[in-house]
Amino acid sequence: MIEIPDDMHPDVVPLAFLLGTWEGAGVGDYPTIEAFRYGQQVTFTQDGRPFLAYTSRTWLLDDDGNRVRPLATETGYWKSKLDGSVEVTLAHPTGIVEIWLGETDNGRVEIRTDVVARTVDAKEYTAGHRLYGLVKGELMYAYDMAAMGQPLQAHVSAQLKRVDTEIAAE
Ligand code: HEM
Repeated sequence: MIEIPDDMHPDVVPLAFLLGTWEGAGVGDYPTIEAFRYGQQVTFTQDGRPFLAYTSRTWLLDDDGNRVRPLATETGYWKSKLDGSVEVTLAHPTGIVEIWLGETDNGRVEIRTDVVARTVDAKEYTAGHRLYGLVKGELMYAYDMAAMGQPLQAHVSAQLKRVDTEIAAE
């Protein structure tokens, strides 16, 4: 188990299991695209204020697991309350910003989009659902989206290992 930092704001203690840097690989698909494999690095940090700062970077992987080129990246803030309610704000370079609402309990987070806003050039994306869970020390997640006229369904999922236990903000 990760140690809870002394200066951690009590509101976000329910999310403390996310702190650190995580790396691993996942798979993606959607009815409108070709299936793919990707590598990912995710970082959650805290600085004593009532939120975790979050970044995710991904890369297309070839059949040997080598990075081919960058794929999706996103950044934002994760907040919780002691009752387990969760609010997440995310920004994507593809012109999409989101507010997510949900719950956390015992190493698990489930969130759904409350608000999605898009720039004129953004692809048609209307809703998302994310499930994160700590399973045997690894962070697994599944992301479903409604986009390109398709109903909510799987887009990406991955399994990440903690690679860094340095959890203070830089
Ligand atoms: C691990 C994170 C993700 C990875 C690795 C990933 C990767 C990809 C790839 C490779 C494609 C197909 C080629 C392309 O258009 O670039 C794609 C399409 C797409 N992705 Fe993602 N994606 C991720 C997360 C997201 C998120 C968070 C959103 C929405 C906020 C999103 C929305 C879309 C949309 C709308 C398409 C277009 C489908 C189409 O053109 O038919 N993706 N994604």
